[in-house]
Amino acid sequence: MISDEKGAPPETQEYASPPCFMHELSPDFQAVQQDSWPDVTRWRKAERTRLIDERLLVGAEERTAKSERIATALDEAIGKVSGRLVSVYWPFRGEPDLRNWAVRVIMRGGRIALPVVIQKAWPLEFRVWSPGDPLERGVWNILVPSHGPAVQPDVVIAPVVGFDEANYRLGYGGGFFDRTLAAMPKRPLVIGVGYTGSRIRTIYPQPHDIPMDVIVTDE
Ligand SMILES: Nc1nc2c(c(=O)[nH]1)N(C=O)[C@@H](CNc1ccc(C(=O)N[C@@H](CCC(=O)O)C(=O)O)cc1)CN2
Ligand SMILES: Nc1ncnc2c1ncn2[C@@H]1O[C@H](COP(=O)(O)OP(=O)(O)OP(=O)(O)O)[C@@H](O)[C@H]1O
Repeated sequence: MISDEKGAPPETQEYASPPCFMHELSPDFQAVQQDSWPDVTRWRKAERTRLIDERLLVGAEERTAKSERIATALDEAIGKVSGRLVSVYWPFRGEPDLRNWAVRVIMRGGRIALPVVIQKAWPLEFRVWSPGDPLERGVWNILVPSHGPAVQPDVVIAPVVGFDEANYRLGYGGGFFDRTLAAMPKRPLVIGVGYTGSRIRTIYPQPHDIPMDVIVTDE
């Protein structure tokens, strides 16, 4: 597990900061690094394909074992779940399977939510789910709870395609988690989960990328 090194409890940190007007005072001021976005986009696309293909080579048994190790490390990262709302995900494309862990969270007095894609280029919504609640296929055929109001999780678990040394997450390229976190009124504890093999040196973070508080892996 890579822990947060920023010091302050993640749930009390804020995203919002005032816009930077330095460029108006000094015309040659460059607020962000100069990796060009088209280059980064192309690189990310290739990197996603490589990492997903590699992940799909992991056999079912090994995936189960790795998922259980991630579940144990998640308990350590989150601590008490009683009374908290934790967003997990319905796994696809070889993602760690945390569904058994989610059921254990409910048995320990927590609640589970799942993300719902409302439309492309739009923040995700979260809906509460318990075993037995009906699921339906949403956008990209992902199973999502059929009914229920949108809720605000206390803890958001985001599966990673890749992650880097600064806790930045590479996802499937929809920008969903970044948009969702940027729009949330109160910052949740944000945990990226993935396999050790998904570690990369950098994702070339861009201004819209929001780092995870913690990345939890199987090692
Ligand atoms: N299990 C799970 N559920 C999740 C996520 C996740 O990462 N894992 N999400 C986390 O965000 C959201 C779904 N995000 C997704 C983003 C892109 C694609 C996808 O297949 N995209 C196409 C390209 C589409 C395009 O570029 O227009 C593709 O890869 O072929 C799928 C899911 C919500 N639910
Ligand atoms: N807060 C935001 N507001 C507007 N656009 C955003 C925001 N966050 C991300 N985007 C856009 O979403 C697109 C995809 O971003 P990125 O490559 O970071 O996706 P990702 O984090 O890998 O995907 P996902 O979160 O869906 O798994 C980019 O074009 C980016 O500019």
